[in-house]
Amino acid sequence: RPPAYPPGPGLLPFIGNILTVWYNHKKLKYRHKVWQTLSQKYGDILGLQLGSINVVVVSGKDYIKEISSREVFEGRPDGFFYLMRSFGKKLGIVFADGPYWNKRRRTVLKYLKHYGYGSKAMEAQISEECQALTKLIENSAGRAICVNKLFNVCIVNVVWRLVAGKRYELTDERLKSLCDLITRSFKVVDMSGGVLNFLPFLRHIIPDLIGYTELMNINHSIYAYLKEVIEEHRTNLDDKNPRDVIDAFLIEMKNQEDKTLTAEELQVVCLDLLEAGVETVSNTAVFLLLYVVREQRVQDRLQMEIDKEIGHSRLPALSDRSKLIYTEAVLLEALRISTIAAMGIPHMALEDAKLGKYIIPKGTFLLLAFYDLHNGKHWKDPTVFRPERFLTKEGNLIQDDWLMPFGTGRRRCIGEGLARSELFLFLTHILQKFRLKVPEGTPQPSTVPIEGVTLTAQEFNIIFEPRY
Ligand code: HEM
Repeated sequence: RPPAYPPGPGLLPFIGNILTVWYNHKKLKYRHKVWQTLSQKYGDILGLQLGSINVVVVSGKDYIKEISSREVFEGRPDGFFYLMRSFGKKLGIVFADGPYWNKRRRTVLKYLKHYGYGSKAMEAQISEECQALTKLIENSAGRAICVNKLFNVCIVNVVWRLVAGKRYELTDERLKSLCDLITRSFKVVDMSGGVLNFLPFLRHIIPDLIGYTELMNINHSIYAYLKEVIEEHRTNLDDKNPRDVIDAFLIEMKNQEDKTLTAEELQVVCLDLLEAGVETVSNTAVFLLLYVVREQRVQDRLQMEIDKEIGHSRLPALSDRSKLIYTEAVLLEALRISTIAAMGIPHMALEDAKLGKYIIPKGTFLLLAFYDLHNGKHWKDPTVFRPERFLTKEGNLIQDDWLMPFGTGRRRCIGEGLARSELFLFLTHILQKFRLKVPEGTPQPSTVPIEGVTLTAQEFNIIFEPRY
């Protein structure tokens, strides 16, 4: 252990704390609970060594904000797991860093905005997806529907219109399988990357057991799809009339002098937007339905608000957000209690740096304890779904700075605006038209999540009863 490194459990030669983490994981079932338990023992800056890699787990609002706001902690880890999805290199946005990441992030945002991100046109597209979704639900004619995959294609459609100019039918089998692949790849390990990061040589010995084979196969299939979409664009490219983000990148690639933008790079940017944009919103939306169907009281109040402010004769719009204060509070509460990005996306120290009274060596992986932040003592009754915690006595919305589901600082989520708009419109479109019920004779859906890169709800069914 380097001198002044944050405290943590004792180390074994070669593997460091891997056994401690493995043992605690067996007992506690979730990696974020392992970090939480060890942090309670050793402090808000917990120092671990997993294989040869230093891993520091940072808890509490102030330290999480500090990590997120200092340039020296703006890196992304170069562990094997993070790089195996991007040809062994730091490409794209999510797992890139340095000046290269900065430039790419800004360009992606610029192109996204140019093709409608954050505009009225994007709202119209989300609304179109909501209408397709409520139609699909209507066709189920009061039968119980498993909701865990309900939103997948809608969500891909919204991102993919901007990126690839494409929209799929909600019943499109190929796209549904693509979403299933992404979901599966998110289940193989958690965000710390597990053994694939800390003992990567094991992929040569037990590739199936540690998820290597499965992940490689999934990556292969997703890339086959992305390459096909990019190739289609290349064939029909008109330099004077770029249609979407892929076209804009292809033109940039043609005209660039420094040759930094490669075909691989474009594929990883697409993968980043697809993966970061789909599982996250889908999992949160499913948790949202889960809590609404469990808490009939919450559903009553949501429907009263929707009926009063919107009624039945027009569709919900984003401009309704300023009037649907209780609905906004429900969305915040769902983001808080589910915290699907339980440890955010890991950061990395780019140089040796001081944090509190400790030194964080260059190259240390930094895991941010968002789940704990959102489900800890600050909230008094964190396990209760209580949207009222975000409302003042006068009924105004409280912006609590302990809630940061999208991270904060320069690495914060680029999809926050889109995610919030989608969640608002999904919820209001569905509740305007349907009363949600658990099928008779089945227990309430479980709030206990399934572990993975993001947390997911266990499968459950809902009956959508038409309201009028
Ligand atoms: C409820 C939905 C979502 C949640 C909870 C969420 C959460 C997060 C979090 C916690 C981070 C890491 C911040 C950090 O490293 O400090 C992140 C980064 C990111 N998110 Fe999201 N996200 C969501 C939706 C989206 C959507 C819809 C998109 C894209 C369309 C997206 C794209 C990204 C990208 C590209 C990054 C990496 C940013 C960077 O490294 O510079 N996310 N997100």
